[in-house]
Amino acid sequence: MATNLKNFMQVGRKIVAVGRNYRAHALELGNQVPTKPILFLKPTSSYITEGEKIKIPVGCSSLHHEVELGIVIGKPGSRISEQEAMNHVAGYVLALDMTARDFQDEAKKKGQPWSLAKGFDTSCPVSSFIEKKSLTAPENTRLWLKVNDAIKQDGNTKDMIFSIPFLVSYISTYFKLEEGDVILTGTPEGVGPVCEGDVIQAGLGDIVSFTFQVEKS
Ligand SMILES: CC(=O)CC(=O)C(=O)O
Ligand SMILES: [Mg+2]
Repeated sequence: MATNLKNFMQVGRKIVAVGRNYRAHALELGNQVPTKPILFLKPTSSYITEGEKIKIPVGCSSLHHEVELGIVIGKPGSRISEQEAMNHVAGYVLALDMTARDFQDEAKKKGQPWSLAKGFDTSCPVSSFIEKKSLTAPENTRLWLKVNDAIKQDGNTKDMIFSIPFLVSYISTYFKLEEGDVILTGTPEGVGPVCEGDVIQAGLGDIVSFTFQVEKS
């Protein structure tokens, strides 16, 4: 498998994100629980790492946090079977799928794509690369997020509707998965707004945590 994916952001070609993969989150925003994965893409220019700041996009009045487990692909493939899927996973990353919720609501009403709502610069803060062997139970791991020290999201990846092998298999049926690609697996309930000056902390079990500050563009 693969070269050193510590630098997945440099080799990465795409970020495939899954929407509404947690029942409670789908319901909290008044959406239906999906029967097949909802997919969208975020550009790799949306990545930031600790030390950089999340910038509220111009004109956005409701920027939401979404904490998510990311899967880092290590071996390319198309039409990967569920049985083979984990052999294509090199590791994981803790990520935020920052979302301009007002932009998204407007796009949903007009039947337009979510690119602006989900893909603006700084919309994908990530942790360092987590080796596959360091996360022994990726489908039973706590995901939490605090804003200014107050807990806002406290979920567990066991509540994902679609499993990691199913997502890798399903996505690779339509998009060739390449080394360094990242799949964001959706957010648990508790999403909400952040403002200029807020400090977001998030963590994945006791494996990794990070802190990002929010500022104006
Ligand atoms: C409603 C959403 O923004 C979907 C999404 O990104 C999710 O994680 O769920
Ligand atoms: Mg999301």
